[in-house]
Amino acid sequence: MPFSSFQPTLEYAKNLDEQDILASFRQEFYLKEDSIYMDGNSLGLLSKRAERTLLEVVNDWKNLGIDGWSSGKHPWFTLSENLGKKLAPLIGASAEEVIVTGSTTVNLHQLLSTFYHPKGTRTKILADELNFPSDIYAIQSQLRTHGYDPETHLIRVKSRDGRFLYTEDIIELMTEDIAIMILPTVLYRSGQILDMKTLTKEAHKRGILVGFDACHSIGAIPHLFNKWDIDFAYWCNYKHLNGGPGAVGGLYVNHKHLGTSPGLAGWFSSNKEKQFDMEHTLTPADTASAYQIGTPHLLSLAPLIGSLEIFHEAGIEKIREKSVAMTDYLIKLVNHYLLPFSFTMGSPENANERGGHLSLEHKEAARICKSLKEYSIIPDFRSPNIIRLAPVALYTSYEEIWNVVQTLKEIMQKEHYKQYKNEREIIA
Ligand SMILES: Cc1ncc(COP(=O)(O)O)c(C=O)c1O
Ligand SMILES: Nc1c(O)cccc1C(=O)C[C@H](N)C(=O)O
Repeated sequence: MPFSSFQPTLEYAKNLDEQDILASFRQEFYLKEDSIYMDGNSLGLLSKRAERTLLEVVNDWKNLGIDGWSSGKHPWFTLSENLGKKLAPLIGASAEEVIVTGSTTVNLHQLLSTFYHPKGTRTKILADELNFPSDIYAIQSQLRTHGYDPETHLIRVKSRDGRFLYTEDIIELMTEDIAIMILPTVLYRSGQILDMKTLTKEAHKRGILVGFDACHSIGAIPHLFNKWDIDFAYWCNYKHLNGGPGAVGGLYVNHKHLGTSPGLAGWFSSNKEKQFDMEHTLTPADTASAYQIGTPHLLSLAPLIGSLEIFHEAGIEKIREKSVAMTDYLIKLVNHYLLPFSFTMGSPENANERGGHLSLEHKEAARICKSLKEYSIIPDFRSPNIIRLAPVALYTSYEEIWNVVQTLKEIMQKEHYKQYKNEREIIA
């Protein structure tokens, strides 16, 4: 990068903003004046383009009624496939391998219903103890459906430090009784990126299928799912992809598995030519389209049309480059200004192992987050001691990052956080 070496000054932050080649995308988003949004890793902000495409779909409904399925600006019948095609480059897949459908958890159920076929002694599922609870609940319920006890059949890789997973610890648990391994691409708390390529290679050597939850990486880092030979993946589109609350999610199935009968079938699993024949024998699509179940939630798909346009224009490589520069910068500011206040960095130091957010640990984290909100800075809190901060490449400025750290310093110096209880809200 053409920047001079780090200085902890506001002037330096402004200088970084001036040199930022993605800076113009900021004006595409609805940002609240006098407020700094650092929670795009949980729910991304609305862009004007996402709003526009949502209104276009509403308009087609208004003007065309049922004909919106086949005509109008974004014909509904093929919208999930079209969005899959637009999303495919973000994960290093081909169009036929991706479909925008369901939600993270529903898609995991679909993929396990499709690919988890316990045979002989190969009956267990390998996951990790840092995984998001919804994935674990889904795996446990799938095991129960197959008549297995999750206590014995869900194997969870332990974390040595409560923050990170170590590749060798995961490989050690890839034993002959494991049928499928389900891991996150990026851990939701620490932001650690797992070594997907090595893990997939090692699992395949041992006859284990590999599925990844890409919720915290999609739209933040580039992926090469196809090249790494990952069997399947699933994610939500409401975080870094800014698809809106409850946005329809996505799934990827490697081309070598296309044609596998969907475990959870419905009429949208159908080959599109045949769907309206209304036969009682399903002819599934020969693409990832087969893993849809029912009618797409059009109004929760529509914002993604506009949102993905922005990703194509900005380019995921450039987004990643800026994201790394911003998390590096935030770490440097934390080290400069906040070390006297007992904060610990809970994210990887090495930028190549770090996703789009940082996890700042403090024993007073819950009330520090409440205090930040009082100062109009939006972080999120993850129990018991994590302040998650996501500088988002498309809409966060370096000056805002500088201001976040100055505010944290003030909150700690003035002990502003002490007026709140150190416990989480209902929605943390
Ligand atoms: C890693 C991960 N998996 C699963 C989920 C749950 O996804 P959903 O509610 O979209 O099914 C989330 C977030 O909510 C998540 O961060
Ligand atoms: N999906 C969420 C929701 O409906 C409400 C509040 C937060 C969320 C989230 O996505 C949380 C997120 N998965 C996390 O990483 O913690």
